[in-house]
Formats: sequence, C-alpha cells, structure tokens
Amino acid sequence: MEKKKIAILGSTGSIGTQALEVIEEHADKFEVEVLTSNNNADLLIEQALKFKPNTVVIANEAHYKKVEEALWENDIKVFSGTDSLAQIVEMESINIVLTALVGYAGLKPTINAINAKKTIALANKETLVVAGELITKLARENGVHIYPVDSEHSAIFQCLTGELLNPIEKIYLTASGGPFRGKKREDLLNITKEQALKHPNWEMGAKITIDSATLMNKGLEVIEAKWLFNLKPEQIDVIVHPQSIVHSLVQFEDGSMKAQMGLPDMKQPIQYALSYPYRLTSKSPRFNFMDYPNLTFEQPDKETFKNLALAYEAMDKGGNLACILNAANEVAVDAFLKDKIKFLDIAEINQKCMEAISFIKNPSYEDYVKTNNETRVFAEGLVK
Ligand SMILES: NC(=O)C1=CN([C@@H]2O[C@H](COP(=O)(O)OP(=O)(O)OC[C@H]3O[C@@H](n4cnc5c(N)ncnc54)[C@H](OP(=O)(O)O)[C@@H]3O)[C@@H](O)[C@H]2O)C=CC1
Ligand SMILES: CC(=O)[C@@H](O)[C@H](O)COP(=O)(O)O
Ligand SMILES: [Mn+2]
Repeated sequence: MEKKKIAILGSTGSIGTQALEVIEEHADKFEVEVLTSNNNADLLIEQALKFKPNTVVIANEAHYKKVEEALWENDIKVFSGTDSLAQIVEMESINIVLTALVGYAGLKPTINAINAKKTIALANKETLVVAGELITKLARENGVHIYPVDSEHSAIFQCLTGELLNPIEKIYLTASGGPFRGKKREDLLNITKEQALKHPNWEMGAKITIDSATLMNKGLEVIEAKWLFNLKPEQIDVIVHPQSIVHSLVQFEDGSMKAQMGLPDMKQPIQYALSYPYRLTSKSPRFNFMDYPNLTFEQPDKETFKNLALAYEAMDKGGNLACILNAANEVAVDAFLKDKIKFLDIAEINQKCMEAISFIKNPSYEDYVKTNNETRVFAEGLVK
C-alpha cells in the first residue's frame, strides 16, 4: 500500500517529536513530507537530516540562512516565515497534516490545509477553540476528515467506532486535576513556574502544562469536543481522574458507557489518528491493573480553578468569545512563564478580557484575526 505522506507542523515540539517516533516505528506506512518549527533550527535540521522530508519551514525568518546552509546539499527545500508555514500545507504530495504547533498560530495553516482537502490530524486544540464553527463548516464543505490527536478526544473518537447510528447522550472528559488538585485559592497565591510545570502524569510542552495546572486545558478541551463531536454544552461533562488512565468516556442513550484506557502515552492517539481506520502495533508499555488498585473520580473545583468556568461561559455564549478567551490566555500564560504575573492572575486577565473586548455573534475569519489581535493588545496592557 502507498505510504501516507505526512506534514508535521511543529515537528520540534512534544507532539511533533513523538509523532516522528511513531513514523519511524512504522516506516513502511508513513513518510515525512514536511517538517516545521518556530525557532528551534538545530532540532529541525537534525530531524530533516534523519527523515529527509521534501521541505522544511522555519517560521522565524532569522534562522532561514542557518537551516538553508545545513540542508542545501540534501536536496531539501527550505522556506521561512509565517506565510510559508501557512502555504506549505497546500503541497500536492501531502496526504495528512498533523497540526502539532501550539496556539492561535495553527489557525491559518489549518484553514489552508482544509481548503487543499488534506486530512487533518489535529493536536492544535486552540484552532478549534478559536474558530470551531468556521473550521468544521469548511471541513464539511471540502469533505475533509479531522481526526483528534488530543488524548481525551481520541478516546471519545475510539469509543465512537462502530456506533455511527447510536446518538451520544453525554461525554465525560477526564482531567488529572493538575499539580494543584485539591488546593484552594489561598494555597495558590505564590505558586512558582517550576511548581506549575510539574504535571503529575504527562510530559508536555510548557503552555499546555500551565493550562493543565489552571484547568484551562480542560476548558479548551470542552470547547474542542463540542466542535469535534457536534455536541450541546450540556452533553459535555468534566470528571477529575487523578491517575489519567481512563482517557474519557461516552454515555449512550441506553445508559451504557464506553471508556478508552491506557497508560498516559501520547504516541497511541497520535498513531491512531495517522493510521485511522486501522490500528497498528505498538511496543509501548501496557497498562497493568495491579499497578493501579484504585482508579478514582471526583468533581472539578470550578470555584478555585475559574478558567474551566470561563470556558463553559465562552462555549455557551459562542461567537468570538472563545477567541477572546484563547488570546487572553496565551498572553497570560506567556507572562506567567516569564515571571511577569502570578498564577492566579491568569484567570483574572482572562475574565477581564472576556468582559472588555467587543462581542461578535457571527464572526468571519477576519473578525477572528481582529479579535485575536485586539485581545492580545488589551491583555498585554493588563500584564504591564
Ligand atoms: N504535548 C502533549 O502531550 C499534548 C499537546 N496537545 C496540543 O498539541 C499542540 C502542541 O503542543 P506541544 O507539542 O506540547 O507544544 P510544544 O511547545 O512542545 O511544541 C510546539 C511546536 O510548535 C512550534 N511553534 C510554537 N509557536 C509557533 C508559532 N508561533 N508558529 C509556528 N510554530 C510554532 C514549536 O517550534 P519551536 O520548537 O521552534 O518552538 C514546536 O515545534 C498544542 O496545541 C497542545 O495543546 C494536546 C494534547 C497533548
Ligand atoms: C495528554 C493530553 O491530552 C493532555 O491534554 C492532558 O490530558 C493534560 O492533562 P489534564 O487532564 O491535567 O488537563
Ligand atoms: Mn488532552
């Protein structure tokens, strides 16, 4: 069978590097067509020399020369800049685009990939959060499949196999609860970056790790699930499950529930999205019941972790509110990681932006761009 040609947007990150491990393990099924990064020229060069893609793109043009010089003898095309990043997905030879870059930056490349009728393996949840209505409409119009990589949404997707005609009653997104599960506001006044970056179960990029600590990650995932599975807000629950073994559950209208389980390992959902509808083999360690005598579940604390409540509010109200929330959060998390604000300020900035930035009920793509830019400027003002 023809190998699937994969473009990995964000190949030098946590998801991107794990995706390359999956591709290496199944070199008979996949080959790398495009690799991209933002600033990490050294790792991008290393990956390119190993996987020999057709093309690489480094978003930060300051690194173009270094990458071009390193690869020109290897017959690998090199481009730089955000426009190149957005356009490279249209390459005829690409079969699947794995969106593994972080944040709003994934929006334009994803739109272009859908318009070019590429299958999307979506890890970049912010794109669906910001413009889920536009993205899913575009995918329908182009007959494009969007396969979830995010572990909870992959779990839901895996539970839905064979259930096409059976409507979903409810889904339960599981959440580890993050490093501060059980803490109250007074315990979180002086949280350090290092403490917030210590996720109990998953090794991930910095932004999603902070989002997991503030429960914003689960909030983004609630909105992501709405668009991926065409659900009403009341059909999406969050349940805290500290062990991160049950990766999420679906409840059907006969009351029966299906769960997808396994050790916390992102290679499984990445592989499933790339090989769908087939399951490939994996050498990853297997879940052992005797290691987990107690799988526990508890309600999330939306009082202490306001970001989850803000996400539900944005989902309920719709329009450009989730775009406002996402932009505010990206600025606030970046400021926290640069020691400019405190941990609890993140949710405060998010809420202030949601209250201040003008609401647009039916935003166009241009409205999303304008909302994102306006919110970033306003949020930066709150950080100073
Ligand atoms: N990590 C995980 O386990 C999971 C991640 N996700 C989602 O997947 C996405 C990627 O996450 P993760 O891999 O952790 O992130 P990382 O921060 O580890 O990697 C991000 C990647 O995107 C690139 N990048 C960052 N900013 C830009 C930009 N402005 N333009 C172009 N490229 C950019 C980075 O390049 P460079 O290396 O040069 O900075 C890097 O290759 C996120 O949306 C996240 O929410 C979802 C579930 C689990
Ligand atoms: C691995 C993955 O999908 C992450 O989104 C992870 O789930 C974050 O963990 P939390 O459950 O703590 O948000
Ligand atoms: Mn997740």
